[in-house]
Amino acid sequence: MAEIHDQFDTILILDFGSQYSHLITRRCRERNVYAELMPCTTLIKDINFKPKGIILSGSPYSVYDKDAPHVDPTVFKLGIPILGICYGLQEIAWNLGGEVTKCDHREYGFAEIQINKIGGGESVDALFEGLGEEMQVWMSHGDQLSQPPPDFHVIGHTKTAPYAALAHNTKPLYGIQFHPEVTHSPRGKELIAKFVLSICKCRQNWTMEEFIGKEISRIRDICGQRGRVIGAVSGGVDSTVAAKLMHEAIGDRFHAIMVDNGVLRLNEAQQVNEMLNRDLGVNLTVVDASELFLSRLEGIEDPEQKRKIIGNTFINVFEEEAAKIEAAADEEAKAGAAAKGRVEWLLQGTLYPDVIESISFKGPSATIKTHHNVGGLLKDMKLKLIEPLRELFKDEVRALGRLLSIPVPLVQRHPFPGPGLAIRILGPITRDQVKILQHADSIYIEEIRKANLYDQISQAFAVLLPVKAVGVMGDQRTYEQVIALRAVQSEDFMTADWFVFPADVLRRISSRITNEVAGINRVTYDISSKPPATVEWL
Ligand SMILES: Nc1ncnc2c1ncn2[C@@H]1O[C@H](COP(=O)(O)OP(=O)(O)OP(=O)(O)O)[C@@H](O)[C@H]1O
Ligand SMILES: O=c1[nH]c(=O)c2[nH+]cn([C@@H]3O[C@H](COP(=O)(O)O)[C@@H](O)[C@H]3O)c2[nH]1
Ligand SMILES: NC(=O)CC[C@H](N)C(=O)O
Ligand SMILES: [Mg+2]
Repeated sequence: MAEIHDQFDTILILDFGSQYSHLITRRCRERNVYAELMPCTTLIKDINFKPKGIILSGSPYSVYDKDAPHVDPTVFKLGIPILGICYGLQEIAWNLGGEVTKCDHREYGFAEIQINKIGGGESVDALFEGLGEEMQVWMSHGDQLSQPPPDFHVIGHTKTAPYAALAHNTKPLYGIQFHPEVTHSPRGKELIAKFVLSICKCRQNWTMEEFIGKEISRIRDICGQRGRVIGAVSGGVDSTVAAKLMHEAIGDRFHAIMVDNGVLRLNEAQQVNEMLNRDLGVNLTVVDASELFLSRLEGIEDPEQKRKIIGNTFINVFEEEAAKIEAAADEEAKAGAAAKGRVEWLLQGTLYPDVIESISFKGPSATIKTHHNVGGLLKDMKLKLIEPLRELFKDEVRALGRLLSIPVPLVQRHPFPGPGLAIRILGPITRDQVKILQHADSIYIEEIRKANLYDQISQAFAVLLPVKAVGVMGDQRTYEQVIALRAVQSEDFMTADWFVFPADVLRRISSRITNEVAGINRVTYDISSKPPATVEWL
């Protein structure tokens, strides 16, 4: 089965556990070159495609540590261009006979790199061509080269790092001490482009236009002439784009299922149903399982328990639906209709960040919270997985959505977590509490849209607190619950900052919520960034 790296020129990024490894991938893709991340311990013989170039990432380790990770040394014999970044540079030196030592002072933050002229002439190395004589860059290291490996020459230096950038005399091997992948290195993007385009000579064909056609034929190959697919669809961007792609590929052999778990936003099930069936022509069934979910959630306050109950109940509902689809097809066949293919596949909207997390060289990070659709899903499931968005970042998924003619408001939707309002009601969940939150949340989002702020915010929602506060309304004492408002800006939701609202918008929202939502007499605004907080409250 053809994979993406067989179809597009690919840059392989070997991850040594840096916080920024995924950013290197993004910088390549932004230049329309496909890039894929693999753990640094991957053996070259196990890589079943030929990358056009390799980038070695940074790392929290020091190359001379006893347990430091090292690259398969055959990588240097492949004859393809290699760029080492920070630890990557140190790793090249460590492998090829240079020396790395601890510096006197850790260097963290901005630095000026001077670009060296080559061979006494006016020209600079191809890696720095057109980038000027000096460049502001961002550093984060405690080690540096004290001796470059033989047959390398210096192509850039800083006040404190005489070997801040190196190139091999005859082979396409490069190393830089700074981090071009972070936005604090303003011309870093151009440098990565130089490596990927001028040195590796990659074609710039990684576009969603190219991807669509190739992916649709790949899905058709996988599913064969008759295979059928079911998919959980939430009305969120990822599952909608995946569903539309599936529909383009195999039409009615794809069955989308949305579960009303009783903790959706106001009118969500109905809106998603209309959008998918009417606007996108996708065959969607809404299953009302709100009773089942709410009864299982009764009296539960612990966040992890809420998440687990919801995750498991999703699977139960889902398996039941798959069985129903099969039974219906069997009935039709008995009545003389042409036999239908089996439901062999389960569509998942997995994105690249989920994959990166699971292949990260550092191994799985500490569990902060269990996202409902990760883990557990497949233990004794007969369905095989199909994940068309597995290699894509969220912005790529959005671009794909636009190309598939998914309406813009849907493509730009803020993410909404599968456990829904259950993780935004901080106390026990009851139908009444759900109603209060749905109402407050819909006012909040409506006012954000009216103020034309929706697209400036990455995610906004209301949270219902289990505490009561005293207020006064029409000369009467009130003793009611509190709503907290959350709005964040974020690139990838790994980190986030709170959104600065114009005061009049907040005033309007607060006034409407306290006036219109029975049971609420107070509204607060959450001014915590992630970290130390998270986006959701539970
Ligand atoms: N109410 C639901 N009914 C059916 N499937 C759901 C529901 N909620 C979540 N899912 C499934 O869980 C997956 C993960 O949810 P997640 O919120 O991460 O993605 P999304 O809803 O597709 O997109 P977004 O992140 O933009 O909300 C979805 O892609 C979908 O397959
Ligand atoms: O589908 C989901 N299932 C979940 O269980 C879940 N938990 C958090 N989120 C979303 O993930 C992003 C980061 O949220 P946190 O900072 O709270 O982890 C935010 O966009 C959250 O809305 C979830 N999405
Ligand atoms: N950012 C990095 O790759 C750091 C590499 C190594 N740990 C150092 O301190 O120099
Ligand atoms: Mg969602």
